[in-house]
Amino acid sequence: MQTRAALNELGLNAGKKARLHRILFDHGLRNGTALFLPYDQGLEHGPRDFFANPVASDPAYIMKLAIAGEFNGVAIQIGLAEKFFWDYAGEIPLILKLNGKTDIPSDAAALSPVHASVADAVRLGADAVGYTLYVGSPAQEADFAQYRQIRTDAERFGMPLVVWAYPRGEAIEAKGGKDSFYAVDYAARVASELGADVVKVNFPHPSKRDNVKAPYEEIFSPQQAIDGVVRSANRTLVLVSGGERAGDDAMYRKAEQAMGAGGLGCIFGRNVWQRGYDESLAFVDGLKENLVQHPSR
Ligand SMILES: O=C(CO)COP(=O)(O)O
Repeated sequence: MQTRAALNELGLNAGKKARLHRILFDHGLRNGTALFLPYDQGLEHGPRDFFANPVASDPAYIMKLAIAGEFNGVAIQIGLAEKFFWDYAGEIPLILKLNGKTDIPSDAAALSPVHASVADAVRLGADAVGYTLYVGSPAQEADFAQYRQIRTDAERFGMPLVVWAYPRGEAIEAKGGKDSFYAVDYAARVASELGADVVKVNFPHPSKRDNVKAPYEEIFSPQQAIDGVVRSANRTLVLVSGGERAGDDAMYRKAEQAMGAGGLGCIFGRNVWQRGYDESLAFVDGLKENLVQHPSR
């Protein structure tokens, strides 16, 4: 997103545009590129994600890190938003996650129950809401049904809707796996078809295409894969997530390729805060150097 005027081309109502403008042009990189800090892993994976850097279990530490690193926003669940966001309101935008689950039960029929509302997001001063949609899960029908209420409310309240589009379930595993190009590309398209304003995807692995027939076998480079995903998302803006800790260069390449495809930016969590404070900030500086916009978006 190069300019404020580009927001007019996304088919959004005035409130959504105003809030997205605040996120993209008044905070963080301030140039229409987004770098978000997600911090819902304590719910999704449990405290083990904080073992590498125990101070990261403190939400106040994460809020300070997000502000010092000049992120465009933090994505957190309602419990933390209620108790920690006000101290930093105005300094960093809030994306309130409206659903979530633990990883204690198996993912066979993944569904992320809704536990907060768009009205909660308005009450808390959020600038966007987040919803995790498990594309391909046997529970997909119930997921679509609860998602529908969120989408309707987000439209009514002028609240940008960010969909964490995660392929899941046996059928996905049989078709190349949750990180395959087939699965990630399909998930991005589903989010777009269902009215997401922004979709967050895991970076697709073009090589994980076993069991998938043409035309997928033509996709062989990471750049081709992410290009395809951004194309499938069309007017839904694309964010690429970080995943488990990996080498910094690998993360920088992800960011660069996402931007090369015309993506909106990145949402990197563990790779940022699973290390000491100064090292996190140095990593973020390097990341921003790779968040260079594609000329067409
Ligand atoms: O969006 C995310 C979690 O909600 C991505 O987090 P990670 O970068 O830690 O994978």
